[in-house]
Amino acid sequence: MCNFQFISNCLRTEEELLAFSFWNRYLLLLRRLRELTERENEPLENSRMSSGSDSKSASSSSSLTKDEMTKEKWMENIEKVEIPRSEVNKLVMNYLVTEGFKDAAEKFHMESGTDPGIDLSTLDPRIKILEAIQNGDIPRAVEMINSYQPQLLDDNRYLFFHLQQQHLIELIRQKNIEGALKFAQENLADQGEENSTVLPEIERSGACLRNALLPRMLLFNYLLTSVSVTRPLRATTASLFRIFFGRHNPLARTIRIYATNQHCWSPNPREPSKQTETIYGGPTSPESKLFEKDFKNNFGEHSFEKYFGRSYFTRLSDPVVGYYIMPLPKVVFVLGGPGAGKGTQCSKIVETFGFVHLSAGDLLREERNKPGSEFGEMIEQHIRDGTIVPVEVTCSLIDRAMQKSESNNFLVDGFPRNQNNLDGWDKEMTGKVEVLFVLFFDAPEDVCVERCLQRGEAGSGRSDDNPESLKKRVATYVNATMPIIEHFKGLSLVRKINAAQDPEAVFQDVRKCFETLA
Ligand SMILES: Nc1ncnc2c1ncn2[C@@H]1O[C@H](COP(=O)(O)OP(=O)(O)OP(=O)(O)O)[C@@H](O)[C@H]1O
Ligand SMILES: Nc1ccn([C@H]2C[C@H](O)[C@@H](COP(=O)(O)O)O2)c(=O)n1
Repeated sequence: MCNFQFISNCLRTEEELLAFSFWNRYLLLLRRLRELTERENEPLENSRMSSGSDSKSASSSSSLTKDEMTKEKWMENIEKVEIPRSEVNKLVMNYLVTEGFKDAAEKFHMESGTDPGIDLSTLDPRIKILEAIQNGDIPRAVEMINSYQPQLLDDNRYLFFHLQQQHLIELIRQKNIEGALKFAQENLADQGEENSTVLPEIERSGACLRNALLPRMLLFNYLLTSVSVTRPLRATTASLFRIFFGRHNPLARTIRIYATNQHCWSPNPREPSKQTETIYGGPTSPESKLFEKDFKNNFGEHSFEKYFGRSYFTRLSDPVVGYYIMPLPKVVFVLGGPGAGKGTQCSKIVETFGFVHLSAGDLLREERNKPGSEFGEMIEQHIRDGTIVPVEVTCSLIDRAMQKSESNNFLVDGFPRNQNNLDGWDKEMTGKVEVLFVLFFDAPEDVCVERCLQRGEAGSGRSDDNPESLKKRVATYVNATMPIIEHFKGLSLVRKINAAQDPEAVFQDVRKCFETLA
């Protein structure tokens, strides 16, 4: 049976036939080209390939030179081309196999005896993978590839990147904005830096996201265009992509907007969200300086130049709106019984991890000691009684200290100590800071009390390091603070530390909580 007749018999669907008709044309072309190649050693071929007068000398089928070869003659030659049937069969089989026409390949094998080159039963998973990709179910395709050929995607990272990129496109297509952002952050963001060959693709993904995620991406869009004028586009795009979609990047989560000069834009100017703060300022304004400082603080001393370059500030002087995504200050609450060792460990964290220590107790004592403070007496009364100062006072002291600080990472020690503290904090600070976790120093009551008494004997000068105050402080801790710790436990924010060990052993445990942050 003629090959083509056989094939058209066993190709059933329209798609198969259509594909086959394309294939037919391709085959014909191949056939013709093959004939020409086979004649490589013949004089005509020699004459075509060389340019000298020798080329005219010995052509059996024609004495044409390169210059004399016309289209008609070329076509005439092509028409004469014959390819052995076995070769055509191989090509046909190759097509059927690579396109996943398993049934047709099997029949063709039976009829023509052509070796498919692979075990045709292995076509099934391939077809399923192909179908998953065509249906936009990339995670399923990746899962199947991994179970079918576990090494394949590890060995071919470029292929893996393309599948991920395709998944991003599918998410955008489905208008799953959150999903697309999250996926880009977790899977695509770092790849441009890791592998320069994917940079152009990253750029395209960035453009795709930019367009899809408006208006949220307006920020990204602006940065992309404004920064790219000063730095090579690819590197810039990749860097920005990493900055804004980076996995560990707080910038991507919460934003403050810094606008230049009089022009201002916010996602909803009439109703700025809690997370959005609009600040006006020129290139040398305190706001711009603060931005630079914040950036360095978060990404390292040379990060600013690395990502933006000095010339960035010339852009800031333009009467154009400039938007920068800013990180929120990060807070770790430090809680535990009186004398559990909160202050001692905070000093070590400050030394090792560069956080700023804000002790609610210290801030209150400082306020109490200020001559003429309207709260002095009230604070002293609470301290003596081991009760808790109203949150309005404590929270505003913490907030002020944070604003005065040049840091962006804070240990808030001894707060929130009761429900009133927690409610007041939520009311005032939600959206202004990001609470990372609660460090809970857990030690038996007698250990805590003994430490405080010793501290008093050693001359702490604290009016509450005495047995009477300590009883009240412990009661407050058990009755008012423990429920707050439970509340944070419910939010999976508590990192419990065994504080009954010696200070160094305690710090080894503390260290782990902060190392995972980096
Ligand atoms: N792990 C420890 N082992 C033994 N002594 C410790 C330990 N940690 C701290 N101390 C000592 O216990 C006393 C109380 O420690 P620290 O001031 O750090 O506790 P605190 O939890 O901040 O107390 P408070 O809530 O009363 O302010 C100090 O004298 C300190 O030197
Ligand atoms: N959130 C807070 C923290 C502290 N105080 C008062 C009452 C405490 O007994 C005292 C000392 O605090 P410490 O140094 O032990 O943390 O300060 C408060 O009222 N509210």
